[in-house]
Amino acid sequence: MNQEKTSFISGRIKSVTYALKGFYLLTTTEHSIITQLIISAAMCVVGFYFKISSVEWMFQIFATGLVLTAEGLNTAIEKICDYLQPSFDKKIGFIKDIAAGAVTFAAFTAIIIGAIIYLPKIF
Ligand SMILES: Nc1ncnc2c1ncn2[C@@H]1O[C@H](COP(=O)(O)OP(=O)(O)OP(=O)(O)O)[C@@H](O)[C@H]1O
Repeated sequence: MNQEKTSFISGRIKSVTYALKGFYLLTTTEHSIITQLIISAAMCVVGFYFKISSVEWMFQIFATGLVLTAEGLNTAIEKICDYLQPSFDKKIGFIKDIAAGAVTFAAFTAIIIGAIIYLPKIF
């Protein structure tokens, strides 16, 4: 029982370590993620400039997280596709396109949230 508990805890600690390693790899090697991080940082500057409210910060951070999450998963799908089928393949192209389409959903959501927050402050 005690050993089960220890392996449960050490298993969770290992998972968090792997997840942090993945976070480091994504944010240091993947250009799409680095680009999104730069945009997110720029949006933070804009947020401070316009002194947005706490609720607006929450929506902005949520939108940013949504886009980064979708982009990260899209990157993982691309890597799997490239590993399984490095040559041109119509089915792989379709899978990559729909994975990118999911990022577009997140991006549209973020753009609409950004428009709701900032358009009234600009015009
Ligand atoms: N092996 C393949 N077979 C068929 N079409 C492919 C293949 N690889 C890529 N494509 C097509 O090219 C598009 C871009 O794929 P790619 O993997 O270069 O993504 P990307 O968005 O440019 O990624 P990144 O900029 O993160 O490297 C895909 O959405 C798909 O339409």
